[in-house]
Amino acid sequence: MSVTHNTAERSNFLEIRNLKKEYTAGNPILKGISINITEPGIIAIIGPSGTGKSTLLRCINRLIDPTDGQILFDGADLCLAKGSQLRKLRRQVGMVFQEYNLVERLTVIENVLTGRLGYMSAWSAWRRKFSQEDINTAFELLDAVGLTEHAKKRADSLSGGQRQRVGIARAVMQNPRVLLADEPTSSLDPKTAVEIMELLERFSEEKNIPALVNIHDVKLASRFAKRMIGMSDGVVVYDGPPENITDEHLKQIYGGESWLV
Ligand SMILES: Nc1ncnc2c1ncn2[C@@H]1O[C@H](COP(=O)(O)OP(=O)(O)OP(=O)(O)O)[C@@H](O)[C@H]1O
Repeated sequence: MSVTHNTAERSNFLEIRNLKKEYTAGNPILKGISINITEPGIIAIIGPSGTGKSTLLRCINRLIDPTDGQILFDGADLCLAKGSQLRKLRRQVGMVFQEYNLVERLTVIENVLTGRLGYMSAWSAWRRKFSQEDINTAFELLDAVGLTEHAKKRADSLSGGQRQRVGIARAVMQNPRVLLADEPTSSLDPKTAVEIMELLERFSEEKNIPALVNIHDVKLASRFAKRMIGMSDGVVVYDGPPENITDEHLKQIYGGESWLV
């Protein structure tokens, strides 16, 4: 797909202001997150289990509704968007999941094409009537992730690493302005995990878009991220380049030190 996005047009294009989320009243999970994202490349979000990393990504694509705060996407508040405006904003946010979330009974190429559903009329989407341009783009993306020969296979016949490649191709098929990846490597072996991070890095650079990646492996995160956001207990405690993260920061993020080598 030849479309790249112009950073100059998008200064401050994703700004999260004082975001709060409570699943149950009086028990805040996100306690006022403020992050401003303008740059392309991988931004890794690290932090212990249960600190709210997935909750943050799910708020950004409105899979869940925040309790308070603002998520400004090109100046429009995603938290207030409804109906067709929400649909338009959402299709610009490509999501990659830990467990891939493919439609198992569909073929690989059909899964990639589902990335276009948000752009189609309800009637065309229902009939899965994709344009020739979309079909060509899907094959190009499949080639880019190294799965051309698997195009006609059912998604459930692929390995985990191959499925995640399909998940990434589907997200990029949306022509997103931001990629969100929720622990995209957690179910994969170390070598495949690196390959998946390489793909996310490549697409975020080629398309000139940011990729927010929740990730547990701090070493892997530091290798690929231009910026690291460390969360602890629902707040941001580190926001900066990976090379500036110290053991003190890591202790503050994860607590204790027995796990540090
Ligand atoms: N739908 C929900 N209803 C109620 N509580 C939830 C829901 N989803 C998440 N939580 C709670 O919110 C807290 C944060 O969960 P979240 O999944 O955002 O954390 P995380 O940092 O992504 O953790 P992990 O790294 O283990 O995935 C946890 O205590 C979790 O139990």
